[in-house]
Amino acid sequence: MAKAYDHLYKLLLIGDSGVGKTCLIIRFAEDNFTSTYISTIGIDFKIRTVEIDGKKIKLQVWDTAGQERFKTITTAYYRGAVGIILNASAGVERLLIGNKCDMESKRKVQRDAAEKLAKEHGIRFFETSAKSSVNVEEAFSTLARDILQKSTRKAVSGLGVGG
Ligand SMILES: Nc1nc2c(ncn2[C@@H]2O[C@H](COP(=O)(O)OP(=O)(O)OP(=O)(O)O)[C@@H](O)[C@H]2O)c(=O)[nH]1
Repeated sequence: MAKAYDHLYKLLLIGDSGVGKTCLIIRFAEDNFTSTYISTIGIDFKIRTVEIDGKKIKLQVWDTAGQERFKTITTAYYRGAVGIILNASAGVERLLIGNKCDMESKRKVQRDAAEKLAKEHGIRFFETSAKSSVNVEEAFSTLARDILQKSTRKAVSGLGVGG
């Protein structure tokens, strides 16, 4: 039987409470959206396998609680992640998301400011909408591709044929 996947990547979404982390994961993993807000308690994850550059990548996407009172629980899960969304952590691929781009009139962060922040950290930036399904697929796939390419480069340089 063919192997179900070539790589398993653990991704983590972190950010303030209510920005839409759970909704982004549900849009990505189940192509669904609900406007009912149920605050995440502690941590949870969903799985989706995507195909990138001919490789089956199983993405285990962890959802953390944004509320301050869960901070000790959630930070314990950062260890072992290879892809992280938002915060800084050495050696992991990162990507910045500005969600709820369908609510332009209620914008809290100007696009320029977010782009500047991403540039300062040398990371990519996507404006998404979990509600309208804008850029969600792109954000997760791009992160997965970046991790795949980085790990491929590492494997090649480990053999002494690249750098
Ligand atoms: N208009 C709009 N609303 C959204 C979007 N994404 C999430 N929401 C709404 O924002 C609220 C919070 O979404 P959640 O995904 O639960 O937020 P969270 O970041 O997981 O919150 P915590 O679990 O407290 O950390 C919910 O009412 C969602 O329906 C979006 O892209 N557009």
